[in-house]
Amino acid sequence: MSTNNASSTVNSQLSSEHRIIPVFPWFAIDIGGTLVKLVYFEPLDLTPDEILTEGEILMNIRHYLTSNRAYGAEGFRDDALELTNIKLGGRRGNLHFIRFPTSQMHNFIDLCVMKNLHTLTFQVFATGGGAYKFEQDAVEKLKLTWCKCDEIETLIKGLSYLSKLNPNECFYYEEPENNANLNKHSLKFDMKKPFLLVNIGSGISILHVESETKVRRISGTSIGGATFLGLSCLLTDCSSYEEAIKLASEGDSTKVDKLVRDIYGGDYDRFGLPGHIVASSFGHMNAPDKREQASKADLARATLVTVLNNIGSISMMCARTENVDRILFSGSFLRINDLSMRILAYAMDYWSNNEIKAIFLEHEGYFSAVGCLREFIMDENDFIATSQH
Ligand SMILES: Nc1ncnc2c1ncn2[C@@H]1O[C@H](COP(=O)(O)OP(=O)(O)O)[C@@H](O)[C@H]1O
Ligand SMILES: CC(C)(COP(=O)(O)O)[C@@H](O)C(=O)NCCC(=O)O
Repeated sequence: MSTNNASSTVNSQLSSEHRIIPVFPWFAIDIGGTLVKLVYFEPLDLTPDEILTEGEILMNIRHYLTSNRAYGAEGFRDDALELTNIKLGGRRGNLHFIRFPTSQMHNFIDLCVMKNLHTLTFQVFATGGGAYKFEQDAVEKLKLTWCKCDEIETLIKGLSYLSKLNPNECFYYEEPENNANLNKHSLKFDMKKPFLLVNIGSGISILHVESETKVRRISGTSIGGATFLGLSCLLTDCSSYEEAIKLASEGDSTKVDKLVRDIYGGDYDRFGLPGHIVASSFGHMNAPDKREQASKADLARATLVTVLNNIGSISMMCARTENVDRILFSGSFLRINDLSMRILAYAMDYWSNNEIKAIFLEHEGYFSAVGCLREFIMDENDFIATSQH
């Protein structure tokens, strides 16, 4: 570990001998439209000298972050995602994954001041739209060096890093429609072959990835994770993402949506549309008796299916246009959301005749934050002898 040079130069663009490994603490923060994702590297190999000079503030922060799983009412550490005993920037440690609502960002900055972080000199690596929006507040109050990175570039970097580091990072469902069987299989992901990356955050970005450095944003849609949550709150009076997902998992969308068979009495054979698919999302809801029969759970499920149908068909269209056979789905919308992953996987299998595969990721919404940390802290030997649970 070397200097505290307050440089916002992107380290990965420098040759290894010119790279500056920043002083601890190592944080990266992805400030999105809905959630802040924070990754924190907890060093396990501090030398006696480093321990002596670490100081009380840093030690307290390390202890506060790693010994709690909840921070106030709205901050959480996803301990199941923790990567233990990994190598980063030539150091050995644990990588922690923490999230809280973006609406709490100003309070978070005030909390950092309360914990005396503003008396330390260090760099924070920031990405996401909030890296721009909150820069002034963070820099003025915390007196730190705020190093910004683009969220799409860091997303790909994080994906590249974690898919190499963690053998279970990428997975697919063999038989997604069979809920009775987990059918979840890990796969070794080859980033050298082109693929589509669909990031389902507040909104959706669709990227064509040829390599870590060759990425195009080919499409997007505003009907994303925040649409699901916002409409669910409106229609069901639920007040959290967890509640919305639970309701959706208990509901029946066919009470709300008009299916092909509701219109044709069966399949529409001439153009290969089976009777069970949705002809019109929320299409039953103009009828008072149908509205009466639809429960909150049915409405939440129909909202989820509407958003997923839209994501599925845009993704499929993009995959066909770009001639790729793998679609990776990332973003916190897929957090605790096995239901959506199965629906997407089934739709991809069905509409592509099993030619296009949907692939999912264990660290869902954390890739940009991880990529941002990697942008500044990296070492050629980081992949040697790592382990995690
Ligand atoms: N605890 C949560 N609170 C709010 N939304 C959540 C939560 N967990 C998952 N989500 C879902 O994830 C989406 C945000 O995904 P994310 O990838 O973090 O996007 P962003 O970077 O825009 O914040 C939300 O719109 C919602 O659908
Ligand atoms: C603007 C965004 C890149 C921000 O990312 P997010 O915080 O949603 O992850 C994303 O919301 C998006 O791509 N929206 C869709 C815009 C469109 O193509 O219509």
